[in-house]
Parts: sequence; structure tokens; C-alpha cells
Amino acid sequence: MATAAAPRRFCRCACFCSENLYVARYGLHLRFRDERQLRRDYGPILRSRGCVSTEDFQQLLAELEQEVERRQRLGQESAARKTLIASSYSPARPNIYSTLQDAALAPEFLAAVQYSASQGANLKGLLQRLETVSEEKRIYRVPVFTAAFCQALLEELEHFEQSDMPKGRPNTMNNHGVLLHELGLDEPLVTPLRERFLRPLMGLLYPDCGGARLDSHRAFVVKYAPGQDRELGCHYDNAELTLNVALGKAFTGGALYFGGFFQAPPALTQPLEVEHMVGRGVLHRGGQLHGARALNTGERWNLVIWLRASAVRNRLCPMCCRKPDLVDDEGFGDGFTREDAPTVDVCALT
Ligand SMILES: O=C(O)CCC(=O)C(=O)O
Ligand SMILES: [Fe+2]
Repeated sequence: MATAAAPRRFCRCACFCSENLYVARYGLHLRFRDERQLRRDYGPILRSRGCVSTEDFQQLLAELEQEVERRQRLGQESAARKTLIASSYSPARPNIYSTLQDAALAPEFLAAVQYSASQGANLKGLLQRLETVSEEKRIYRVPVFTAAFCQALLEELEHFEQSDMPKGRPNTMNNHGVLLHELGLDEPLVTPLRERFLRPLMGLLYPDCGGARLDSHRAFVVKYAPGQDRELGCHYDNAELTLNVALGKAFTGGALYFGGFFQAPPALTQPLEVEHMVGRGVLHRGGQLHGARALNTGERWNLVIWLRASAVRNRLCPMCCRKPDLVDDEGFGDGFTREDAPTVDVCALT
């Protein structure tokens, strides 16, 4: 008798609640255990960035304690929001929730994927079908969705944003946007995109980063608008690979900028500026340091998919750079697994 495979259990690394706590006003990612450690590790740099008085320090301490508590509750709260949205939200564009069709994808993207999946495909051949933004940094760009699909997705996201449904924050740095799994868009849209399309493509582009072994993701839409988030500080993603697609609307400013690779010795080069082009996706390694310049006018909505390969991250958590200390989590967690799947070499530092 055939037995159904048990659903995979994903985990996060315990460091999520103690490392990389972002404090926008000082432009710092902090490790936090207690007050003594905070003063010892960051006293001078905090003072140099304006955290000077006792009140400043006490306020920072309270914020960090709150952020740790928020992170501890995150998985359960997100699952609760997802359940509520599934039972009470009515979409404006129900078609978006049907299984992803080729017709939603740009012909250039389909051609690049089809080539990648063909016998004898190689990197050189694939690069003829993509725009190389930076050979050295391995950043590429390609139209991903049709204009009609971008428009429909944007309308749906805006409808959700205006609804009275509860909303999670996309990540620890962005305050506005939508988590796609909470909206129920992982199963019909993001998982098929990863499994059927991105895996063959990323497998050829980034075999050393687990491109062919992507087995989970975290997908969200970031929104920048006057009076809301306008820019994004320099960071690296909790992902092996990232796809960032500009969905619209009309905007000026907000370009991405890219520096060196995390953990690599800092290079004194000018960051590389990459303009967003509506409908197109930028592909990069999650560890490539990057941020977004301030929006000048209009509204910018981008779909960001953090792509994860447990075979890579099970060996080294990219956030604490140690062997992950696994904690069971909801859904895809942070993409770690307990099983001893065959692993691949982590990205070579460049
Ligand atoms: O604002 C953007 O387009 C970049 C977003 C980003 O880097 C991220 O969310 O990880
Ligand atoms: Fe990012």
C-alpha cells in the first residue's frame, strides 16, 4: 500500500530572536542578549550615531526587548492571520489565486526557463537570454510577469491593503507591504514559480548557492510611498538567492544599490545602482549587500522572493554565520530542516 509522504517540517535558527535586530534611527543591526552585552559590544558606535543620553539608551533597550518579544510571537501570529484571512477575506481579483499559468509570465522569462531546462543547457547560453547587470556581482535582470498580471496582482494587493484584515510586516526592515503566504498566495503562485520556473534558471546561474536545490521561500511585497517607508538600509537577505520584481506603480527614485558580498573583506568600490523597471525582476545572491535609495515621487510596490535551499543553509545560518541552532517553526519557517539531506557547498566568498 502506498503511503503519503509526511509534510516536511521546517525550522528557524534560534539566532532570529537575538541577532540582526535592526534599529533604523542608528542605521545598525545589533546582537542583543542583555544590557551589559549591548553596552560592551556597541557602546562607542551607538554614541557616535547619536545614542548619547541615558534616556536614549533606555529607549533603545526597551525597543530591543519589544522586538525580541515580537519575533518570538511571529510564527504563531502569522498562522492565525492566515487562517482569519482564508475564512473572511474576499479578493478583488480571484484569478490571481488560481494556479500560476504560463500566460502570466513574460515571453523572455519563459524562453530563459525553457532553455535552462533543455538538454545541454549551459551558463553562456542562458546569459544570452538575460540581461547581465553585473558579471562580477552576478546580478541579472529579466522581465518576469506580463504587464496585465502585474496590474492584476497590484490591484489585489491594494484591495487587501485597504481591507480591515490584519497584516504582518514583510520583514524586519520594511513596515509596509504584504506577506504572500498570509494571503494564501504561496500555494497557487509562489511555490509553482519557484519549483517550475526559478529552480531550473537559478540552478544554472547559481549552482554554488543551491540554485538547483531551492526547497522553500519567503515571499512578500514591499511598498514605498510618501509618508510611509521611503528607503531601505543596506542589508543582506536571509536567503540563498533573491528575486525582486517591480510591480509598479509609477515612481521615481528608489533604485537598488549593491555593494560587496557579506563576510568578504569590504571593497572600497562605489555601490552599483540598479534602476527598477516595471515587470522586470532582478536576480541576485541573498548575501550580496544591498539597499534601496529613497523614493522621490509616486508609489513603488515590489515583489521580493527570498529563495532558500535547506541543503546550503543547514550547514551555515547566513544570519549568525554559525551552524544553525534549530527551532521548529510554522510553514516554511526560515527554510532550515532537521533531516540530513545531502548538502552542497555554500557560496564561495568573492
Ligand atoms: O526595496 C527593494 O526593492 C528591495 C527590498 C529588499 O531588498 C528586501 O526586502 O530584502
Ligand atoms: Fe533585500
